[in-house]
Amino acid sequence: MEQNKEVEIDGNSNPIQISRLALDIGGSLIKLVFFSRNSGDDEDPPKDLVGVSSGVNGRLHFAKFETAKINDCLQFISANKLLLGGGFQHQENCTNDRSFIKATGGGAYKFSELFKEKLGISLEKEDEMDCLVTGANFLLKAVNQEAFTYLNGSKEFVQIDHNDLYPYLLVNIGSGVSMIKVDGDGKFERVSGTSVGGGTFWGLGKLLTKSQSFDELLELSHRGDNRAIDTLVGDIYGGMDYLKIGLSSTTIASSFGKATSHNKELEDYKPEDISRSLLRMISNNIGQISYLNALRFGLKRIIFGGFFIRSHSYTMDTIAVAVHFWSKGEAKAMFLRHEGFLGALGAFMSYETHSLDDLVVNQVMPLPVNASLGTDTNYDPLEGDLNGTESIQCSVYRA
Ligand SMILES: Nc1ncnc2c1ncn2[C@@H]1O[C@H](COP(=O)(O)OP(=O)(O)O)[C@@H](O)[C@H]1O
Ligand SMILES: CC(C)(COP(=O)(O)O)[C@@H](O)C(=O)NCCC(=O)O
Repeated sequence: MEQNKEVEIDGNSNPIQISRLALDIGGSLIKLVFFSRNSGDDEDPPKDLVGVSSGVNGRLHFAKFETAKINDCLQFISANKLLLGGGFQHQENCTNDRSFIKATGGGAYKFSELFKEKLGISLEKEDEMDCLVTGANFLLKAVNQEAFTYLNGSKEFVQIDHNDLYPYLLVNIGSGVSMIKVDGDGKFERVSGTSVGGGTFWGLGKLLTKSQSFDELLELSHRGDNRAIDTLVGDIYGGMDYLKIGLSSTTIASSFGKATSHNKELEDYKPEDISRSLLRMISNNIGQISYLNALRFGLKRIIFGGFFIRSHSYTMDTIAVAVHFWSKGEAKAMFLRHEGFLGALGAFMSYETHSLDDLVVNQVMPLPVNASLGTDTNYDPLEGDLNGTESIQCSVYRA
């Protein structure tokens, strides 16, 4: 993947001090999170942080690779010496830390031998649902300007009150979709799921449009018009609304309904229209199932993660509108800037309970309004698609 080249940490050729690496190896993508220590001395922790003595400043980096191109990922780890460590961990722990890395997702099982063979490293497996929840809670509590709502084309960051975070429904849209009721740190239940998710959009979209990459398929959807292929209420009701049951003439009555037409073949439809229709169908369906699960448990807040979303306006809009429509405005859809990295962050955080339990890594410094995302100083949190290789400034404190 082009953007995942060697990482430049502080703009010069100083050797990188990587202190931790964690992976989420999913059905479609491998996500990496690693911490690099800034050059310079350790610093004193903020006064309001009790129980810690010193801290290190650094950056949390994010990168992703297609799982099908796992060799590129192995090469990236190797070329950037991500397994060497030597950052903030205690010397006596170094050997242990270097002999395994935390990994979650199905690929942590599937590719275990490959990592051993190619990098000489064991993957210490962490439960995927556990990691998703830990990652989401971490982002919601520690990272400023992380969660936002999206309605009528505009993003609005949500200030999270730590005392009023739970319960919420976490919907992770990866290859498939998991819906998890979160009641606290480590307190959760996977209440539902659907196999119609990101893999479905990418898979069906690839077959139907011949797109060669996910980005190409997504780009097509920008230019498409789903009305060319979806049957609308108006198509069935002679241009009229069906207001008695709350349906306007422009509501989709049947996704891909027009494709049943006898005298049209696949080639008669524009790939961009197909992509848009597919994206709308899948996003709408996920929004609706999510709302129904929120309703089951009386949850008002639904937080969507997973790389399917890709901060794509049409996807977020469709999901948000579905939640808004079905809940009659009662429930709210929220999205996360680091949407695709929940599992990897959870695996990253899981080092605490094992060999690094004298470190507190939950204090990502609040970012200023024009957030510092290391490798891209022009990054606008309101506009950007956090696509990998970005980083956030953070501090890690020793207890
Ligand atoms: N560059 C990409 N290549 C493939 N799929 C992508 C890409 N970017 C986003 N996606 C979407 O994200 C989904 C994977 O999301 P992710 O959260 O990484 O799940 P998983 O853990 O199953 O890999 C894909 O199925 C696809 O819909
Ligand atoms: C099996 C999975 C947890 C794997 O996670 P993924 O790699 O898709 O992120 C996920 O694909 C899923 O929840 N699928 C839906 C299965 C179902 O509930 O029907």
